[in-house]
Amino acid sequence: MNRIEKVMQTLVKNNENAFVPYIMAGDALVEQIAFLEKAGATAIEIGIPFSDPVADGPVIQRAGKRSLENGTTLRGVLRTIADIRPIIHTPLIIMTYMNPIMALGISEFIDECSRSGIDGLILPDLPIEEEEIIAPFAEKAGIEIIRLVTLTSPLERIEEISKKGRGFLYAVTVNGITGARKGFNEQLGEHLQRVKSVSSLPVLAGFGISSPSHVQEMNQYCDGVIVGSKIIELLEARDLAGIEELINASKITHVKN
Ligand SMILES: O=P(O)(O)OC[C@@H](O)[C@@H](O)c1c[nH]c2ccccc12
Repeated sequence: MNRIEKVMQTLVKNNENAFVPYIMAGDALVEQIAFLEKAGATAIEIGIPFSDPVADGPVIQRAGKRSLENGTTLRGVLRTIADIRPIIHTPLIIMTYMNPIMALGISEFIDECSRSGIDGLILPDLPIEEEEIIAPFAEKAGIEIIRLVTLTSPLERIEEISKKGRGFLYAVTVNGITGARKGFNEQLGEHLQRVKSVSSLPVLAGFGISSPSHVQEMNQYCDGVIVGSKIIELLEARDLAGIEELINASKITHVKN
């Protein structure tokens, strides 16, 4: 069983909520992974910098630009992860656009991920209809593809997508790009409940989540959250207590709606 599947099954069984931080791979990757594991992250999403991050807002775009300027490469990130894998127990998920994968070669990419002990992939610009180009390789290597559903995904499509994986379903909370939001559409709770009602996988909400109250709000409807831009802002501000506060907010169990 894949690490992601194992931790998610345990969390759901204990009626606990997941907290998955996203960080941009760069010079401080090892320290950041170690800190997030100690702070209680359920899994860690690691972004590979890319020159045209179409789904990303300014915070992640800037982090990616800095990382590229510092010479970060996909292969280099996977080598770093291979080095620390023996001491890191938290599931690690690579989030990357397809271009860096195509440049390396799909089969070579999956082999490197497997050697590094990567547990999951989030591939935001690979439509489900085209995932056959990589899914068989990932499946064979025991690497989970974490699929995204949006506010406009029809319920039957959400149900079908949720049958494909064994990790979790990524429910995007806004129409648009990543980046901390002040608030969310008032129909979001209902939408997450509908996703949850048809999903055979745990459902994690992501995009825009940037405060402990957002975390607690989302956890009334789903099995956890993914937070990226706010985590990067807090890391840039060296506000580690702020990150711990967000993670601890996911530890408060709720009566689910
Ligand atoms: O940054 P936010 O608004 O907290 O959203 C999570 C997001 O950062 C992370 O999951 C991610 C970063 N880049 C992406 C591109 C597409 C989908 C998801 C992502």
